[in-house]
Amino acid sequence: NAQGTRWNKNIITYRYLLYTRDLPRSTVDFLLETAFRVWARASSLTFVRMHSHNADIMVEFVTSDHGDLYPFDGPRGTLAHAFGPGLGVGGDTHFDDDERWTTGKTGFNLHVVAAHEFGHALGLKHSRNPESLMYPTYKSSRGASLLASEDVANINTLY
Ligand SMILES: COc1ccc(S(=O)(=O)[C@H](CC(=O)O)C(F)F)cc1
Ligand SMILES: [Zn+2]
Repeated sequence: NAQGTRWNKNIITYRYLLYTRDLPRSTVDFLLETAFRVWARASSLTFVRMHSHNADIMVEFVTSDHGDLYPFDGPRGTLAHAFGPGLGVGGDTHFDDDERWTTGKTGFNLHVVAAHEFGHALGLKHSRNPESLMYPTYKSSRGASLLASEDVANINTLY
């Protein structure tokens, strides 16, 4: 498939295609923007938002079967998924809109989930360290802005 292990560039584009109705658009923009900034601060990567045409990371909120081989599963379970770097679907990040997306501790914290997913979209795999942002299970207590030192090391090993 189109997925490689890393982007062969430091300027990565993204575009929001479909929003959730759980939050105002401006809030979704802020939560996703700050999730990109978590990785930009820890690395040499720069993220540029596009409002048209194709971007490396196409972001959308979708439910159930949504046109790729990985249909979502209704409330809870899988919250989101992201394809690894590459052309076409590579980097694309989908959030399950059957989840309740929030800014806080109830529902699922969009900032935390997005920061994790964008890690995948950049080529990072899961970590066995519960402190890592790339730990496979969601914990509402974690603040995505605090990347574990392991996450910083991993993104800088890759880019
Ligand atoms: C902390 O961020 C996340 C944790 C767990 C998930 S998940 O439960 O949706 C996970 C998908 C993933 O690891 O990206 C599962 F395999 F579906 C998404 C984001
Ligand atoms: Zn993951």
